[in-house]
Amino acid sequence: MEVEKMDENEWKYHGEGNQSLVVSHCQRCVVLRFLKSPPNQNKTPEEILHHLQNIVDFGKHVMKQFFGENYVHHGEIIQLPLDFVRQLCLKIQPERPESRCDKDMDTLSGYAMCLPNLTRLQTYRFVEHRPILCIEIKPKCGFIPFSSHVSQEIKHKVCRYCMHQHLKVANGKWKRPSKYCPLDLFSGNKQRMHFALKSLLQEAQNNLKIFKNGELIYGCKDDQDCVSDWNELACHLKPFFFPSNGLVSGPHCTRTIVKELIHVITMTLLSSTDACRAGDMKTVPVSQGRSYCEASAFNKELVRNGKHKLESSGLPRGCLLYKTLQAQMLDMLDIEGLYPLYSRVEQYLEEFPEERSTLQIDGPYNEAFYEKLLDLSTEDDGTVAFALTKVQQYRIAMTAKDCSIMIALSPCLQDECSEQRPVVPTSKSRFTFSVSVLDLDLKPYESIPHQYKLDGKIVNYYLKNVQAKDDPVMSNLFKENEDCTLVLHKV
Ligand SMILES: O=P(O)(O)O[C@@H]1[C@@H](OP(=O)(O)O)[C@H](OP(=O)(O)O)[C@H](O)[C@H](OP(=O)(O)O)[C@H]1OP(=O)(O)O
Ligand SMILES: Nc1ncnc2c1ncn2[C@@H]1O[C@H](COP(=O)(O)OP(=O)(O)OP(=O)(O)O)[C@@H](O)[C@H]1O
Repeated sequence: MEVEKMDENEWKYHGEGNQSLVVSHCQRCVVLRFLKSPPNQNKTPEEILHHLQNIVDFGKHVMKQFFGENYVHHGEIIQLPLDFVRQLCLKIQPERPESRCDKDMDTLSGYAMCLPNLTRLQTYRFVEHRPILCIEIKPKCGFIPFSSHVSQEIKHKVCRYCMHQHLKVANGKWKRPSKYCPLDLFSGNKQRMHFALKSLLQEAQNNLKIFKNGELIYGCKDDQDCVSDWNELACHLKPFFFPSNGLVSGPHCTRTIVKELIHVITMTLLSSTDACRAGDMKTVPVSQGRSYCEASAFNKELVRNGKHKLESSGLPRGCLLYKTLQAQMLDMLDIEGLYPLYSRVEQYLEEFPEERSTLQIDGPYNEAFYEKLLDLSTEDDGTVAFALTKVQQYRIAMTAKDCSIMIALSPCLQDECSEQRPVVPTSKSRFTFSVSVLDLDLKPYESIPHQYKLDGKIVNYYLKNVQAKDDPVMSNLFKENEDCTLVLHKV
């Protein structure tokens, strides 16, 4: 990219999260990712550069090992003319959702990350002019904690996402709870995956977005109450799934198209298109924890129908969901078991602050950092080294619990050879596809106390407001002890 010739008119607002803002190039398959920070809390250009370097290194040396070369795009750092960045910031400001404007895009350092635009198909080297569909899923945590440090039995039964939904609705983050349960998506069972994806399509929240030719066509922009219009979605999708236009419109047509979409997503999620170095690293067998969540609507429906055995077919080892789950399961002790170890590291750092860099708490995230993550022992020998390994593994797990999966699909031409590229067939068409993972920024060490408090809040809210209502004995108990609002974690 010729940075001297940067023109803000060639870029447009693409999206943002809590930490970064992304703009895409109007013609080329690239995006720029800028860091964000609260107003008046700007970091120096050196700090921004260091942060971005850490993100790139972490993707390159750590996450590629866990996920595989083809799934991770670490990108590169680019230095841009400050004038271009300022003009770009002004240009995109009106497009930004209000709820994200509590933070500003960094316009002072001139540094950003340059990445491939993952809403475009990555199996092609050149810009595609054929239509492209992209589905972005933020699957969240796909397992129930199996750690013996868990103090509340409910955490062994109901997953964090399903419990957190209630707190989010109560706090006004979303208007309605979602029926999506990550354990259904990660189950590998097609029926459960279908239910999970349908639930995401019903209440997308921040867990699902669909792009057509790089433009967002489905998912929440800035609305807690965003309406899911399946008819409109079906209109967008019809040329992809029924290219010869053989399907009449109407509710049946909409349902058929949504079903085809869910089928394609399921097949691509279960596909294995890459191998990785940590491929044989067994964190925890998936069978160790409970493979279903009691609060899942799918599970409840089965129980209502008198069926008590929930199928979990297991994920194929090479697929991105499997790799994501393995990385998530590096959280072996749960935050309740991890927090005392974090305190041990903190205590050590108070005594020896100069050791912070030797311990690689803020990077560099290099090969040596990765090697230290491979020790999966859970036998605490009382050392700082043990505590630190668990803390770093927990940070990786938290990152994998908050990353997103991008599936890009493009209709295959009749004569295209399926041997070179992965292809997924539907009833009336075929798609070449690519699967990638994004938002792999390592979660900060400093966020651990926040995680500990949030965990308590989520569980406490659920016990008091959801479970107690389902259980009259519990409900009376809470009424008698109205001031008992804190779930105490054993330390
Ligand atoms: O803690 P959670 O589960 O609410 O996850 C946060 C996300 O909320 P979500 O549950 O997906 O609605 C949250 O997403 P939103 O900004 O709410 O869209 C962020 O991804 C946050 O990450 P960070 O702290 O900004 O790096 C996420 O925080 P952490 O991953 O650091 O916990
Ligand atoms: N390489 C990419 N190609 C296409 N779109 C991207 C790319 N990177 C990010 N995006 C889009 O921009 C959005 C925000 O990016 P990202 O998730 O990295 O932000 P974040 O602030 O780190 O998120 P979070 O709130 O989870 O911390 C994504 O949800 C995705 O839609």
